[in-house]
Order: sequence, then C-alpha cells, then structure tokens
Amino acid sequence: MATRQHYFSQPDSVEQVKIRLFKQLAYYCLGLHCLLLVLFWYCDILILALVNIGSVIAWSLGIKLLHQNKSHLALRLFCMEVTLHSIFVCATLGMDYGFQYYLWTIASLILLDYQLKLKIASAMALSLIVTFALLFELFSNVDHRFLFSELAPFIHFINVLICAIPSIYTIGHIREVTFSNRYQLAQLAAKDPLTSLFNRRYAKELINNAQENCINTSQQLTIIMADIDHFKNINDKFGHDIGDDVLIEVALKINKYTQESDIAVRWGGEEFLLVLVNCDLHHAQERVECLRRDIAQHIFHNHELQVTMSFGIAQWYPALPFRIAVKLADDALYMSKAQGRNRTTSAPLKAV
Ligand SMILES: Nc1nc2c(ncn2[C@@H]2O[C@H](COP(=O)(O)OP(=O)(O)OP(=O)(O)O)[C@@H](O)[C@H]2O)c(=O)[nH]1
Repeated sequence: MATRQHYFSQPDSVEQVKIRLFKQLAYYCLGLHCLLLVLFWYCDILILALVNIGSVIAWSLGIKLLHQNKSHLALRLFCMEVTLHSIFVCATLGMDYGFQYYLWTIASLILLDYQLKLKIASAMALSLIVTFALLFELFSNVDHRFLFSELAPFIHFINVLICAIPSIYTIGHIREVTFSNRYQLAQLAAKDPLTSLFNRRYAKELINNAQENCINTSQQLTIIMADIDHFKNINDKFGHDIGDDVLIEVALKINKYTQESDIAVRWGGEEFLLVLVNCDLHHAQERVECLRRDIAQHIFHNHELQVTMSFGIAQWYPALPFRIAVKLADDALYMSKAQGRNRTTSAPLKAV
C-alpha cells in the first residue's frame, strides 16, 4: 500500500534509483522517437511522423515529471505513449517490423509503479500483453510498402533488440538495488549507528556462536568490559556532539586492537564489551593494556581533549554462564574505577 509522505520528505534511496533509471530510459526513448520521426518523415509516412511528434512531446513531458520526482505519473504517461505508438505503427505498417514488442517492455516496467497496488499494476501489464495479441489478430494482414520494406527482417530484429535493452537494464538495476538494500538492512540490524560496532542485540547471537566454537575447538575466550572515564564531564564541558566524536574515535581504537574473529560491542552509552576469541587471560591483559595506553595518549578531535578508559577482564570457560562472566568483568571494571580509573583489573582467577 502506498504510504503518505510528509511534505518535506525526500524520495527514499530506492525511489531515487528508480527515478535515475527511468530518466536514462526516457532519454533513450526520446532519442529513439526523434530518429523514428526523421525516418518516417523521410519515408513519407506522415501519419507516423505526426505520431512520433506526439511521442517526443510525451517523453519530454515524462522527463519533466521525473525531474519533479513524479515517477508514477511519468510511468503512466510512458505506458500510454507506448501503447498508442504500437497501435498506430502496427495499424499502418503491419506486424513484420516488430513495433509491437515495445508493449512487452512497458508491461514489465509498469510493475515498478509502486503507487499502484500490485493487483492493478499486474492487470495493466496483462492488458498490455492482450493488446499485443490483439494487434496480431487485427493487423497481421496489413502490408504497407515503403522505402525500407525490404529491410523488414532487419528492422524486426533491431526492434527486438531495442525493446530488450530497457528490460535487461532495469532488471539488472533492481538486482543491484536489492543486494545493496539487503546489505544495508543487515548492517542496520547488526551495528550501532554511531560507532559502527556491533549492537548488543546482534552481539548476543555472535557471542553464542563464538562460545559454541570455543567449546568445539577448546579455545580460550576472554571477556572485557570497558568504560570511558568521566564521560559526563566531557559532554558537559565540550558538548554532546564532541562526546559523540569521542565515542567514534574510541570505537576506531578498539577496532585497531581487535582481530576479525573478536567481537566488539557498544554495550551501553559509553560502555563497551569485547570478546577476545582464542585469547587467554594473560594475552588479553597485554592487549588491553596496549589499547588503554594508546587511548590515554591520544589527542581526541583536535580539541586538546584527552580521554582515559577503565577496563575489567574475565576469562570465560564452558561451565560458566556467559552473564556471570560478564558480571565478573563488570565487577573488575568497577574495581578499576574505584582504584582511580585509567587502569585494567582482571577478575581473580579463583572466582573464575
Ligand atoms: N555524547 C554522548 N553521550 C552519551 C551517549 N550515551 C550516553 N552518554 C552520556 O554518557 C554519560 C555517562 O555518565 P556516567 O554514567 O555518569 O559515567 P561517567 O561520567 O563516564 O563516569 P564514570 O563512568 O564513573 O567514570 C552520561 O552523561 C550520558 O548522557 C551518547 O551516545 N553520546
């Protein structure tokens, strides 16, 4: 069902791609009709030259509608033009030249009028195909001789080709848009929009898989809770936007120190959870220390702004419920905060 858009809404990305595609097709058809206009004029078939003047006007108007983002009106205008053009040319020259195939092309394109319900768009497409069949019934016996009649098979072939190009081009485009939208949706579902780290909901799925993998391969898995120190002060002093920039830069640093198999998550506002796969407590401590030192030395956002982070580390093993391991890492983080921040604390091994 067509949804009502706000007055100030811009066409969405799919609509923009569609409009761009239609513009390309419209210019292609406009050029084609200009050529046909000259050709029919040259061959002294004035009625068809006049029809093509109408076609040129219709495609020009359609292009104007596309520039106004009214793709549905443009498409309906194109549909009408193609139908009338096919009828007039077939009625005048007969069916040998292949001008009827344009009905097939527009029948598939009309389905892209998203303002029409699918049933109505399908009925319109079907009526265009019925018109195609009727043209054969009505005009198969018409045999108009003109300058290029000898070239009928060649013109027929060219028309088939000209009709196929927009269909192939459009379906190819739809395929590209579908792929890119699918990727974007997957990213939206998985990632935190500010930092591009995994969001908490999606991370749980990844962590489950990582745990299973660790059980199967007897690898170690270490959990780290990380939190920016006095982040409220940064927001208060520099503003929320700079606070956001700090979060983005911290996420970049985290990415720098994590590997492809690790899972880096924006767990809360200024809190991050890292799951280091195939990494024991000792190596996790070394890696986290490198990250902590790098962040503490970094000048954020060219604002002479320095930020520190506190970390808590806990080792996970198969008998330990994951939420308990997170709690141990969180408690260790709390210890880091309590001991003055900008430090790393590991959950005592006996607790693990
Ligand atoms: N700019 C920005 N701030 C956020 C975002 N999410 C949460 N915050 C802020 O993060 C701050 C967290 O403050 P607190 O929980 O008091 O922690 P803190 O100031 O970092 O203090 P400690 O953790 O004890 O060192 C709050 O002021 C939140 O408004 C965000 O997406 N962007």
